[in-house]
Amino acid sequence: MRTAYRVETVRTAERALMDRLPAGTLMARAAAGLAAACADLLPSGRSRRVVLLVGGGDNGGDALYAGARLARRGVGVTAVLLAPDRAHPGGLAALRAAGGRTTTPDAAAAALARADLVVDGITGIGGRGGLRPAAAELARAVAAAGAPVIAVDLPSGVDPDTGEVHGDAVRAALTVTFGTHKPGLLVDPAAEYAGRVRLVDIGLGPELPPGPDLTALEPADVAALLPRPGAESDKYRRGVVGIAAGSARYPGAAVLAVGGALRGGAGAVRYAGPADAAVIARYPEALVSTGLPHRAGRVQSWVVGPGVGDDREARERVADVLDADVPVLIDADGLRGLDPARVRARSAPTVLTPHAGEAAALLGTSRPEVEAGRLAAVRALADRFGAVALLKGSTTLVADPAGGAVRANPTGTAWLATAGSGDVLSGLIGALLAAGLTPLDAASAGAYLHGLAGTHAPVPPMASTITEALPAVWHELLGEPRGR
Ligand SMILES: NC(=O)C1=CN([C@@H]2O[C@H](COP(=O)(O)OP(=O)(O)OC[C@H]3O[C@@H](n4cnc5c(N)ncnc54)[C@H](OP(=O)(O)O)[C@@H]3O)[C@@H](O)[C@H]2O)[C@@H](O)CC1
Ligand SMILES: Nc1ncnc2c1ncn2[C@@H]1O[C@H](COP(=O)(O)OP(=O)(O)O)[C@@H](O)[C@H]1O
Ligand SMILES: [K+]
Repeated sequence: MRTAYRVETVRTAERALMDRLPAGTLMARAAAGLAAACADLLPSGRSRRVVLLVGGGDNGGDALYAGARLARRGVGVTAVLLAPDRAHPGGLAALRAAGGRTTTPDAAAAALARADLVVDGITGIGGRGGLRPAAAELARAVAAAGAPVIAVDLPSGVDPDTGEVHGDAVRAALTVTFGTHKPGLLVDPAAEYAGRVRLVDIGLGPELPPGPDLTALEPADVAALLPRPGAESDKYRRGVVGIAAGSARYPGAAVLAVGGALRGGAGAVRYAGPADAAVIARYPEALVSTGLPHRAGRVQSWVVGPGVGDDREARERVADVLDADVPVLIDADGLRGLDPARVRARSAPTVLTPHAGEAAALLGTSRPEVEAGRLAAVRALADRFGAVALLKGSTTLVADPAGGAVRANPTGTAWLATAGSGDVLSGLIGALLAAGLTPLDAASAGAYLHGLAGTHAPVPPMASTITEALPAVWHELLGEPRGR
């Protein structure tokens, strides 16, 4: 599991560690890791030029010490000092002693134009509230120059704790972060500015508290969560999913959700609704009925909402499912006008899977506001509805109403933004709920599988090819021969 901690926690842990170590040790470790990452990215052979963007804090100090290491190896290093009187004195002395040069922001463009690599040390965890004008101008100059950028600890201009980006920020190919991930590195829009992320161990681990603020599942975590049938399994023990999706107008949503549930490893899928003919034509495995969901037979979870429409009949189906004493996933049309009190009053857990527009409607805010502040939005949803909230989009986030770390989904591609893709996800999570995973695990493992299937499906994927890619994803994660 990848873990991320907020700035306040990182600062406390760093202080505790620094108290036990000689002065400058942590920065030396950080700079060594940073210099190694720079060396990996620099072309070999010919004369190489690196430009350091240096702010007035320790983030700039890291850049200067790393620059000194590179200069000692024969790299041409120029430091652009944003605040010359406050640049880290030790770092500056080290750079100069190693033969590095310094310059001012007004001369930055010329240096950047010839750079093979730019090191962004403007701000790290001390940066707040969007870059100030001089720093923002430098960020724009870097973008215009086009050289690859390595961000020190964080791309300057992004909010470390929330992943929000206000105004200009530096766009990096790689971020070298120290001690632990910061939430902003794993949550869009900031995650997009960070590029790839490399974690440098500076010995902080033992000082960090057990409860991170954000986590991201890794393949082994997902493999451990995925249900596997055993000798004593039968279709009922593996979990039966009920799907109340689709309508005469939108039969496709039913087909896609049922497909997601079948490829989510359900023992059986019961479909209840008016799209029975379409479902059975595509999936003869499904058990179909046309009455209200509670008449469909026993299930261990329900998925309700995709393509049900918003007429009286649709509202009846949603209300019927909300009465069920099993975990329920509510998506799409099922989320329209959803009453938090009704969800809170349910006897079994609920999972909500809105995209940003649906989340905005549920929270009484706007879509851009949700997209700009995804972490706050997903926490607010979980809190308000007393439900596990999965916010879809560029970074899918999952929050538990009990609090604890939010999970950021590390898989996926923007190609997943295709009609019906969310219906597949809802069926998939429904199957994992029916198998007995906790709602938080079912939602985050489902998002992980779905994202990976999106990257495995032939380009451009469509919703049904995401479903078809799921077996290869299971196979890859479980590492077992097919069918075993
Ligand atoms: N502690 C440790 O053990 C270790 C820490 N390490 C490193 O230290 C970093 C933290 O250093 P830090 O605390 O000095 O803050 P930092 O990120 O350099 O930012 C402060 C500077 O930015 C400026 N500034 C702020 N906001 C701004 C804005 N919006 N727009 C423009 N400028 C802005 C601010 O200006 P001021 O507000 O003072 O005028 C000040 O000059 C951390 O990320 C890691 O890289 C590693 O060496 C490992 C060990
Ligand atoms: N920019 C993006 N990057 C990665 N994944 C995305 C992006 N936009 C949407 N997705 C994913 O695509 C799926 C779309 O689901 P949804 O919005 O419910 O579509 P639909 O209702 O048409 O099925 C979700 O899994 C979502 O996380
Ligand atoms: K930085």
